[in-house]
Amino acid sequence: MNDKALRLGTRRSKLAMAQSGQVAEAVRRVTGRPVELVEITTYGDVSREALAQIGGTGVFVTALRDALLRGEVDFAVHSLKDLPTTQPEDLVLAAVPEREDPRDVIVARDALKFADLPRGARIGTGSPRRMAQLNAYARGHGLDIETVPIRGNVDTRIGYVRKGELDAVVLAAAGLNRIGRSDEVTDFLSVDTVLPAPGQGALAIECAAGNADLIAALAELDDPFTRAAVTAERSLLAALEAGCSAPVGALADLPPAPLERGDTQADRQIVKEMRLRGVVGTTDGTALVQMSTTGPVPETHDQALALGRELATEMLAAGAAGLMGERAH
Ligand SMILES: NCc1[nH]cc(CCC(=O)O)c1CC(=O)O
Repeated sequence: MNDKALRLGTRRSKLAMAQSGQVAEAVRRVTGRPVELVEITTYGDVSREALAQIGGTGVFVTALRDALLRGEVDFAVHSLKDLPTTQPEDLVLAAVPEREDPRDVIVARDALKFADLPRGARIGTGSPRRMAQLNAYARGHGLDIETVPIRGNVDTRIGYVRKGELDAVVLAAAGLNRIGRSDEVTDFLSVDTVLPAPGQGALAIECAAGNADLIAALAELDDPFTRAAVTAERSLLAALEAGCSAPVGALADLPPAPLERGDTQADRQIVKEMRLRGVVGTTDGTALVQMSTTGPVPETHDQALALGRELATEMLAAGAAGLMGERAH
């Protein structure tokens, strides 16, 4: 048996270290091999200013992928929502483990819930997707909030609230859970209000396409439902031709409970269905296209892609393209 250590390439941010550590443990379990973390410094880590200028999460991914392709590390763990939708031919997503809570949350001053934020509340988020949906919700419900663009890691973002500069900030539940700070969440945003980013809450374990033995071993960590869901979500994103920072939300999950839909338990057991919801809007929340489709749970990669494309076609017909502003690179 091969007991040589597997090298896991990771960024050194708190979130990356936490999720790499958690996956390392699972990989040890399924391969029986030790796993060592190899820290990779990315351009985005070195220079915040550079990141702001390049303006994408792609920079974080690229350095890890280069290390994989050079054979310096055996696998890498990514937040799926940070991965570009086109997969390089020489790299493989060997496993997509079961998804964590996909929701966005707020961390607000004085333990405030979203519904209890005062008039004129300032909510920090750098995400056009979050801005678009929060502003649209506020308009629809007569709320008076202001979304304030911010950047930075979790500490920096929560810091705006602690220092009293903002009333609340929006973050992903999964990220806070992984770094052990879920106790700072003051409210969960319903996905009916803010649809998460495609792939949010899910991780991807990536390795070189030539590493067949490792790919086979890591398959045990794959969760087929999560994989189908995130494939459909990312297919929607790709088909909308949106960039990684575009105001697109998507979530594939089980359809609502059978009684709410008026069908019977028997139907429910025979038909295993997946619902895909998508949203695109202008960041000011004045226009929003929000649609959903339901179909059989995809059993192949192509079926999952088709589900995403199908919803994208409907959303484009409803005017989605006009809301996305500048087309992605
Ligand atoms: N945008 C950065 C990012 N990429 C992945 C996560 C953590 C959540 C996840 O894995 O989906 C976060 C933080 C956040 O959005 O609050």
